Amino acid sequence: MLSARHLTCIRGDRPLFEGVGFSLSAGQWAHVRGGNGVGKTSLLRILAGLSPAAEGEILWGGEPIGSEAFRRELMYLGHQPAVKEDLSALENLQLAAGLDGDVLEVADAERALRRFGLAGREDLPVRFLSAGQKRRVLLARTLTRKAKLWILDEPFTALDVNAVQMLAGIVRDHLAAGGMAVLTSHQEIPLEAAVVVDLSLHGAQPVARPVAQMQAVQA
Ligand SMILES: Nc1ncnc2c1ncn2[C@@H]1O[C@H](COP(=O)(O)OP(=O)(O)OP(=O)(O)O)[C@@H](O)[C@H]1O
Repeated sequence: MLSARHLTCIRGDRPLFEGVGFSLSAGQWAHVRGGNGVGKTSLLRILAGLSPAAEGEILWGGEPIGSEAFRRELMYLGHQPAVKEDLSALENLQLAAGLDGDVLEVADAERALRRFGLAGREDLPVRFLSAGQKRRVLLARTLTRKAKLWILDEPFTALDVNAVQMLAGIVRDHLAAGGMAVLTSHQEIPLEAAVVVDLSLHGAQPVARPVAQMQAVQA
């Protein structure tokens, strides 16, 4: 189970949100929502253990996140398509697996790429792929890395209507197999969420600054 309690986030000297909490059990996913700049990416990075919260705690199976066991069970994809442009789709998947200390068989990589509609594109350098196809290469990692918790930041960006349905189906299969997911999206996701975290309802109060600093800002 993933359990987030009383999370507060401050970026720079600016408070973003406070009092965010939710729990996910096997087979459930959370939709993190809110307008531009409310802190969705910041929250996902905190949940993935990539940046600290100002306050609050996150438990995975009752233990604080940060352990090697948590990292092995986590699949985090940021919203930038972090792929190597000079490598092929297949090589990108193998490289990502290698960085995790795993060996990815060619047949398994091809199967994942086929599932994401990239059959026939496996060996092209990624720089020749469209934005949506690059996103699909990135997303194919969800199938090649056997993680229980998926944290995906704007995974539907640049995907066409068919690919949105395809990804929703893959998330559905993951949940049916006992997985969990935390997703952000500005568009409707064709999957009913167990939990909705609307960050626009968690706006934090401004951080009190020393008077001298406030005068400097006003000047
Ligand atoms: N390291 C940082 N230092 C200062 N400010 C930051 C830092 N990281 C993020 N911010 C600010 O925090 C705010 C929230 O950023 P974040 O990327 O979490 O928003 P978001 O809800 O994901 O937005 P979007 O929908 O536009 O992707 C932004 O105003 C951003 O500039």
